[in-house]
Amino acid sequence: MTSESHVVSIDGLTKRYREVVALDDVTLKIRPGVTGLLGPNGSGKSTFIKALLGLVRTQTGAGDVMGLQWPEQVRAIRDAIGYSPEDDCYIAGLTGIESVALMAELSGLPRIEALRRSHEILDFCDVGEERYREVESYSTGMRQKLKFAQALVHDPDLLILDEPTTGLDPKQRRSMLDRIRTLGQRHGKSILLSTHILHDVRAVCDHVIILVGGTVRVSDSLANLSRPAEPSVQVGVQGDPSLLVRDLQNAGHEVSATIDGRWKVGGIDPNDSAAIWQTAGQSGAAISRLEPARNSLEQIFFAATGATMPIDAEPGSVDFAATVSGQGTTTKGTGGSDGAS
Ligand SMILES: Nc1ncnc2c1ncn2[C@@H]1O[C@H](COP(=O)(O)OP(=O)(O)OP(=O)(O)O)[C@@H](O)[C@H]1O
Repeated sequence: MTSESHVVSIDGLTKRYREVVALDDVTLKIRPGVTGLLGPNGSGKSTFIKALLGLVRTQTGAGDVMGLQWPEQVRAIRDAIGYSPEDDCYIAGLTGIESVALMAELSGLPRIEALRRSHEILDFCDVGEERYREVESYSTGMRQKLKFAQALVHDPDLLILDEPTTGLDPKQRRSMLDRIRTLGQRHGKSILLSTHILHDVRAVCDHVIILVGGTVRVSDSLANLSRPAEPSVQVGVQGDPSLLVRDLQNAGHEVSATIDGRWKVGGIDPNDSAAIWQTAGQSGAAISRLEPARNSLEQIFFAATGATMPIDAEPGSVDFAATVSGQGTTTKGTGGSDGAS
């Protein structure tokens, strides 16, 4: 049985690959809903997922996943979860429909039901006649859809998606995010979404976990994380903002530029913004926009990782793999090979 307050609860998980500590005493809970798992390259995201699924041997840790004891009941946990791995995952020679139906049968569905369900899931994933083609001929986008369908076919309550939008063009990416949102919001699925793309997290996630160097830096709801520590407003200014910025600073407010060309002004309650209108009047500044300030996901991420924002970052488009140096000390291995000694 799954707890009301979490679908995963892990305490003191450590995973070493020989001398490399990939996960260092990780303790965290994953709440129902859609959770973004973020972190720079090598921060331990894939290892955490593999550890949950029992695909790598861990040194320490205990907990529960969907109400099952982890790691003792890891086989039952694997049956209960839908997992779409980062790497390609198909059996050569099978068509799309055969691949998905095989996964359904392996999950215990009778053959006819497995086929029926596979067609239904491939329809949901927008896979048309291509389902009758051998999977080796599939494009990257089609392979992503296939992995997603394979993970979903046995109707699991928890889905783990490792980089599900990698390699997709913008239209395919939007469709994939729509599917994830639909599963979370309309079908009550819990989803752990490991990704490098902050925009994807903002688009679909309720919660965020940020791993850095194998430790948990952030684990909270996006709503809580977005709330600034002190009451602040965000203003847009038409024309030259320098006089307004100077006058606000002289009045004791902390003022900083946001990445979308506006200004965050500290010490002003969004419900009582008279001070800013008064200062704007004195400075002759035209305020085109005034709203409560929110910490952007970029700010949350860069504060957690200690990295700095790339100067030309476009809001919402940051793929931080390209901007933050990895925390690990060795080259990442492939597949499920476990270097634990
Ligand atoms: N099979 C392996 N053998 C040895 N070291 C490994 C292996 N797999 C991962 N590592 C190391 O463990 C650390 C965590 O790697 P992991 O792949 O879990 O990070 P990640 O956050 O998923 O990275 P990425 O975003 O690049 O996928 C890294 O230092 C990595 O080099």
